[in-house]
Amino acid sequence: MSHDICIIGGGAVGSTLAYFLYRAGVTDIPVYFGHEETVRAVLLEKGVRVYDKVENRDYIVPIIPRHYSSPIDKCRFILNTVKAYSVPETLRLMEKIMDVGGVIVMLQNGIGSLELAEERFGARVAGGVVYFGAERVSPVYTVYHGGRTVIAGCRHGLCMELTELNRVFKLGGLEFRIVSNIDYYRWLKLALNAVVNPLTAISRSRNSIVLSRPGLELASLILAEFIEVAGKHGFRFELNRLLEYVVNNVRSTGDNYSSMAQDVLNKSPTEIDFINGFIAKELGGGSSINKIITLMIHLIEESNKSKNSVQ
Ligand SMILES: NC(=O)C1=CN([C@@H]2O[C@H](COP(=O)(O)OP(=O)(O)OC[C@H]3O[C@@H](n4cnc5c(N)ncnc54)[C@H](OP(=O)(O)O)[C@@H]3O)[C@@H](O)[C@H]2O)C=CC1
Ligand SMILES: CC(C)(CO)C(=O)C(=O)O
Repeated sequence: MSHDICIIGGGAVGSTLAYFLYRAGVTDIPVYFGHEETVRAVLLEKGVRVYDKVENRDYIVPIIPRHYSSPIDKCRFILNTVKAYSVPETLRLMEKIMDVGGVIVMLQNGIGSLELAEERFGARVAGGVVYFGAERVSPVYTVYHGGRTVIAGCRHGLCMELTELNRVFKLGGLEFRIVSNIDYYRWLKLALNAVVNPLTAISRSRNSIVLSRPGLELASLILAEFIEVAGKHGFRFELNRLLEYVVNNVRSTGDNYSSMAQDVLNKSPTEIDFINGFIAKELGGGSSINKIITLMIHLIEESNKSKNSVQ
C-alpha cells in the first residue's frame, strides 16, 4: 500500500505527531510498533488516545497499527520516532518501506541515530529535533504537554521534499521548520537533553525539577563541559545564554516527565549513552560530571533490572 507519511514508533512522540497530522486531515497513517501487544491494543481502541493538555481535550487518533516485522507499506516520508537504542532494529524496516525518492526523518534525541541512518541511506535522510513534551501513560494513551515545534533538515543536500511536511504539519498546528544547519540545532537540543533528561531521571521528577537550586547548579556544571565539546566540533555556545535557553524550554514542558524519566519509571533502558555518555566520550575520558551522570543512570538501569531493587 502506498502512503505519503508513515511513522516508525508510536510512543509519546509518534502518537503526538500522528495527532497533529490528524488535525491536518491525514487519517490513514501506518504506525509501526515494537510489540505485537501494542498493535492489538491500538486495534481494540481504534487508534491511539492523545490528551492535548494545552486545549484540555481528548482525541482518538485513527492510525493503522503495524508490527515492525511486517513491512507492508511504501512510504514517501518515514518519520522515525523510536528510542535511539531501538534504531538499529528499524534499519531493515526502513529499507523495505521507503518508496523510490522517499525521505526518512530521524527524530531521536542525542547524537548517533542520524549518523547510523545516513550510513545506510545516505542523502535520503534528514535529522529532526523535537521541541514538545509528551508522556506515554499507557501503550495507547499519550499526554501532550505543550511545545509546538520540530526543526528538521538534511546534512547532505537540500531535501526540498521536506517543505511538504512543513505545509501539512502547519495545517495541524505544528511548526515543522526546515533549516540548512540542522547540526547546530542538534547540538543545541543536546545541551537541553544533557541537563533535563538525567536530572529528571535521577530524581524521578517532572521537568520543572531542573528549575530548583541544585538543578540549576548541576545544569551549569553539565553545560560547561558541553560547551567544551561543542567547541571542538566548531559550535560556539555561551554558558549564560545556554542556561537561559534551558530554563525557557523547561518552563514550556515543566509538567512533562522527560523521555528518560519515563524510561526509568518504566524500568526500560535509557538513551544516556547518546546524550551525556556522548559528551563524556568526546571529552576524552577522565572523571567528568557527564561521565558520573552516565554511570549513575547505568546504575539505575541495573537496579531496575534487579529483582532486589526497592519498588
Ligand atoms: N517524550 C518526549 O517528550 C520527547 C522525546 N524525544 C525523543 O523522541 C524519541 C522517541 O521518544 P518517545 O516517543 O518518548 O519514546 P517511547 O518509548 O514513548 O516510544 C517508542 C516507540 O517505539 C516503538 N518501537 C520500539 N522498537 C521498535 C521497533 N523495532 N520498530 C518499530 N517501533 C518500535 C515502541 O513500540 P511499543 O509501543 O510496541 O513498545 C514505542 O511505540 C526519543 O529519542 C526521545 O528522546 C524528543 C523530544 C520529546
Ligand atoms: C524537550 C524534552 C526535555 C521534553 O521533555 C525532551 O526532549 C525529552 O523529554 O526527551
